[in-house]
Amino acid sequence: MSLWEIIRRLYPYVLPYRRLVISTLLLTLVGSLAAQVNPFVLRYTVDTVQKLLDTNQGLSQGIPMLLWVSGLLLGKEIINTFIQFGQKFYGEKIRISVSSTLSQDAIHKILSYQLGFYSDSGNQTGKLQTRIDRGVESLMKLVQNFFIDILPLFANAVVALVVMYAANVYVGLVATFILPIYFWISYRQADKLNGTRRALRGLREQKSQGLVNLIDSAVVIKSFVREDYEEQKQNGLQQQLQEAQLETRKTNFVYDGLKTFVEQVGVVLIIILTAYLVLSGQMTIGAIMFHILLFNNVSAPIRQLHRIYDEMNEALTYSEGFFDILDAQDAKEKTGTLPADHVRGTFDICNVDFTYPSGTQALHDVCLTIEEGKTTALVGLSGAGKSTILNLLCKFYEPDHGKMLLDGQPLADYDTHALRQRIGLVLQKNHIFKGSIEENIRYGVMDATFEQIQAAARQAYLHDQILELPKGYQSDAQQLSGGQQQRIAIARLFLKNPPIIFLDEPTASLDAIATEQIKNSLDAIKQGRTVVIISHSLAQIVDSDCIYVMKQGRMVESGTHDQLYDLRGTYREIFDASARSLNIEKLAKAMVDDGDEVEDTAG
Ligand SMILES: Nc1ncnc2c1ncn2[C@@H]1O[C@H](COP(=O)(O)OP(=O)(O)OP(=O)(O)O)[C@@H](O)[C@H]1O
Repeated sequence: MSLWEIIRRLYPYVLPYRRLVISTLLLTLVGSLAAQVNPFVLRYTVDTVQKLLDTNQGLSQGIPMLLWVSGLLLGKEIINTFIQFGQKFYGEKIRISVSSTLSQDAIHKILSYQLGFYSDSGNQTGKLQTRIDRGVESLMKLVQNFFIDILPLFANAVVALVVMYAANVYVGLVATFILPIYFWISYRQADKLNGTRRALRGLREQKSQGLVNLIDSAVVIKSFVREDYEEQKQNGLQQQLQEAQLETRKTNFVYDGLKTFVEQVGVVLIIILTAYLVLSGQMTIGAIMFHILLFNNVSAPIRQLHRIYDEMNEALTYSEGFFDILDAQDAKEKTGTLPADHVRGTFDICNVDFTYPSGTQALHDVCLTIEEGKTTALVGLSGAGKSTILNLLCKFYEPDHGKMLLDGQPLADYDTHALRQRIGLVLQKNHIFKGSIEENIRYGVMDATFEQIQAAARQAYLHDQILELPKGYQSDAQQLSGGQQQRIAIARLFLKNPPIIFLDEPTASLDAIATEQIKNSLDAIKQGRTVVIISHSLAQIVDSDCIYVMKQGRMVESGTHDQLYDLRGTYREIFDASARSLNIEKLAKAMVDDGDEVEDTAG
């Protein structure tokens, strides 16, 4: 990304603050004029003192001049303090305002993207965070640099150079001669640093993602005693980071040394030239101080140039990743305009193929019908593509090919948000937000009353357990057990009360008693609604109206439990394996024995 491109992208963000920008520019102009006062005053002072000495006049004649000069310098410094305060304050105000708009824009965009965007390898949690943080930070440094450093310093430099030319063309030429050399060295330095910066960026992203992963996988790492292995992995990354950082520093030191040398050559040339002009009577002695101070004003931005360049390059490197996030238009969730307020939930899926952004084709030529008001079950081994079907029905992803209809209309034509308002989704592992139990259940309906929240918790068989907690509904929801968290998700569903329900292993983390309780609650809520259930526990699905069996992304069988059982195909295979894994014969025998005992006692 070029500097021009960055300016073009930042323009709309800075535009609302144009008054502040104009005020800052005006202050900069006044400030750069004020900065030239010192050389003039010093030249005047030196020349006047020289004259007084030449004419043998004493201190009494010099004091009024010194008082006048001191007053002038003091007045100028007071004005300068106000100018600098205004310049820095307005510059900061612009920076802070633009930075919060940029961050907010990134959040807005990310929330509007499809799920595929998050699973992209470049956008995993840690990496995305680094890209946003670093991007905003470096762009803001650029804005800050521009208003607080670049603009005032360069304005000073240009005014000082004009004054130098006005004083003496040759002195002006010496300063002009030094500048391109300095710029060229800075350019070479920036060029050299560009590659290492990109490598640094990649390594930093990997490192922060590595840290996020470490925290997420702490239990697995500890249970397998893999601390050393993980530490070594991080250490390798740290080593590479260290080498890249050292390389950057080395390059900086070499080029900084060169630049200081060139600047000093400039100072020496100015002194020699001015001294020659003074000695040959073309200038007064005050001109030596005058020119050195002016050259100082010209070289001040040059001294800062490497830092400005550094930060500018950082902005160039990191802003690219940041604007890529803002520009991911392809990732934007698509929506139609068809209202979904009255959808009943008849889904017709025909010849659907689907491939995840990672390249895994999860569905091949899939056809199925989900009837409104009925319960449809999806069965199959792990990785068969069951959850993927739910992902498509919720419009989290779009199919590659094939037809997907809802109540006879293309699913794509529906207003996505309105459609999701009509769907309740309970997953195997549900996200629990940081916050209280009440807040987490309220996520189902944001303006629900506390009584409604309690009623939903009761239906999810969670209410009594919540009351036993010291803080009741205000307890930290993330501290709950896996099964309790699952019931929070189910309570959210009860609160939302949608006409279409998708259940993906809804009782996976529940104990047997809770499973039975929840099954009863779900059976009650299922009445008259369209339900799609995925479960490895056949007990959950045997009484479904229709069961679809999937194998390696294909739909292989469909029918009721009895039909599929008699078919002796994949469903029967899964059923028999389930029965064996449950040791159903022994369980049945135990139940029969228990029945005999009961009969004996009764007899
Ligand atoms: N976000 C994703 N990105 C890439 N590939 C994915 C993603 N989610 C699933 N897959 C792949 O798609 C295929 C189908 O996965 P899916 O989750 O639909 O299976 P499933 O039948 O629901 O399995 P399970 O019963 O284990 O939940 C698998 O090969 C899986 O690796």
